[in-house]
Amino acid sequence: MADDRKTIGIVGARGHTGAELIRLIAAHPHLEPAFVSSRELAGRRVADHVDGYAGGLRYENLDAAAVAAKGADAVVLALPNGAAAPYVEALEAQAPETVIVDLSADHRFDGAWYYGLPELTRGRYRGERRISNPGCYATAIQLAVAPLKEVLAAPPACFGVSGYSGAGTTPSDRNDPEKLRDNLMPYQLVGHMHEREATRQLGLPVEFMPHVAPHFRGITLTANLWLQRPMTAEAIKARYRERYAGEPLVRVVDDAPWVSRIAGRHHAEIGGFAVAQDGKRVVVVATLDNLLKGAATQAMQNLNLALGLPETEGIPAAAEEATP
Ligand SMILES: NC(=O)C1=CN([C@@H]2O[C@H](COP(=O)(O)OP(=O)(O)OC[C@H]3O[C@@H](n4cnc5c(N)ncnc54)[C@H](OP(=O)(O)O)[C@@H]3O)[C@@H](O)[C@H]2O)C=CC1
Ligand SMILES: CC(=O)N[C@@H](CCC(=O)OP(=O)(O)O)C(=O)O
Repeated sequence: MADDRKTIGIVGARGHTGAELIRLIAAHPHLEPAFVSSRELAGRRVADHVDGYAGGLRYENLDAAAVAAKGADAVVLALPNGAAAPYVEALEAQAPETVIVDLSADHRFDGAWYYGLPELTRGRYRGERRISNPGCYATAIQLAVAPLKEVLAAPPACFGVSGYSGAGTTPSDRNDPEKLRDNLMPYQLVGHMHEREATRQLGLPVEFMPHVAPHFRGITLTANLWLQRPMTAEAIKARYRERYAGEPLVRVVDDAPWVSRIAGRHHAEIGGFAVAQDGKRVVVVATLDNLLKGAATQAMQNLNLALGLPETEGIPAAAEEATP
């Protein structure tokens, strides 16, 4: 094992996003797991629970003080919303230099934390060691809307459909395969957290209507955008290509992307660009894997940034996925 490796701890490692992070960290050339914490799986071998991981790591049940005592270079909090506070407090008190990446929504509205959607916010990064990872739909909304935000005439209306892994592992209607069978489940049609998050980050009001579908992973986000002045599809597409040129994890495509093709992939795709006859209404479609670009891959970009590593280090195939 090379000496220059940074150590990463994961709290909430049993969950869907925790498992993705374990895979990414284990395969990363300059990172290694410091610990993976789960109350339910404590003592069990990670290799028995995470496909693609063959190391000898075991889950541990660590409370906040025990997490801080581990002395990891970075800790990722992959916990449900509302659970981060004791871990942040213990790390602040015992190991303040530790980088913390919070996957939950607990710090997305906290100006003291860097909001890490790298393609849109990396220019604002000032060496913060407290990083809030964006929500999955909120990532898709912002990537889909940002290139046109200066020329919009009305709030973007965003129709989102998520695979049910987006609802985590705590049983609910939204991750119950029986209730989802042959179904599309609308929920929280106004005031969803990601509506507020995208509104705050884009600096314009966003309307968001989420739905959950029977597939396991992947989000389709269809954004209806009204323009101040008519534009052609080609001009709009050119704007997106320019905005995301050289971004290995955002690919601008011609056709509306399909969610079935994004599952398991680390990048987001944006396409469609259907323009109404008067040239003033355009529909843009974005897809991403909610567990990857919507969570773990984005967390890896943020970890790399905070630890002084190239932003896409350890993210498979990032180099081949750049927008031409
Ligand atoms: N799923 C997704 O697509 C996305 C999720 N997120 C966010 O990431 C976070 C993790 O999501 P996800 O992996 O889906 O969640 P899961 O429900 O799959 O996992 C949650 C994890 O937290 C642990 N846990 C639950 N409650 C507590 C608690 N009170 N104290 C300590 N540990 C606890 C669980 O393990 P154990 O009970 O064994 O300790 C489990 O490992 C959430 O905040 C979610 O909103 C963000 C973007 C996308
Ligand atoms: C299908 C489903 O239920 N999805 C989740 C989004 C998951 C996510 O990104 O949530 P956080 O903002 O809590 O991190 C939801 O709508 O709450």
